Amino acid sequence: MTQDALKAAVADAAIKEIEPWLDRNTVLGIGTGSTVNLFIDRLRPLRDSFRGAVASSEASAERLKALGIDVLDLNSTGTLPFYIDGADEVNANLQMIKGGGAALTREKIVAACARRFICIADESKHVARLGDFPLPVEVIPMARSYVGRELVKLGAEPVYRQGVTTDNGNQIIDCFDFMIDDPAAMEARLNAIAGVVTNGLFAARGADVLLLSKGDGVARTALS
Ligand SMILES: O=C(CO)[C@H](O)[C@H](O)COP(=O)(O)O
Repeated sequence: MTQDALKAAVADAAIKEIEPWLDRNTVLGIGTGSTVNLFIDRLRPLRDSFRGAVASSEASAERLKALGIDVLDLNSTGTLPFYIDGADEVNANLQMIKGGGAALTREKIVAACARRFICIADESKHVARLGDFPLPVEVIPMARSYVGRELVKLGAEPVYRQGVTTDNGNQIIDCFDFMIDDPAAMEARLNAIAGVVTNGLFAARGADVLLLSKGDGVARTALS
């Protein structure tokens, strides 16, 4: 099975996961990336069964709107029943590295507002230990060099993601060769550096459900 076919299968599984819970008041939290794009596309036939969505990026917002799905301001919605998003890496505790698409800050905000984070991924994303994927850190532009020096002190090899400006007007540093033994502690440690907006570890609050697409089907793991 190709990776695209695995992504399509997990997008189908995510629709089955949420469809029974949709009603006219439901507002969905929607992530960013190629896997989520397939999920968004599958929402089209259901668009009259729910109220709308909050998007974690301008790109996802545009895709939702193009399908006729209302995109709402998070400040007007309160708690969301579901947040559906992909991951760059996910471990057995459903902790993740995210932000390959530079949307990590809004992803973390929308996820924080959701009762249930449903992570949709193909099996290539499942890892025993987080950190092979370079960990993204969103920084205020004037703090980039300072944050880079602090990241070196923590053992990372920081690389400025050139040419990328986040939806929040900030920049991304990717941390290569990073030993992440305690993801929740590292998430907090990185967020404490002045100038860091957030980092791509979703560890203190990981996913609640993982739908993992494999050659022989989609495996479901639920922590709650
Ligand atoms: O965190 C993300 C974007 O910031 C994505 O969820 C992550 O990069 C996975 O993307 P894809 O589904 O394209 O592999």
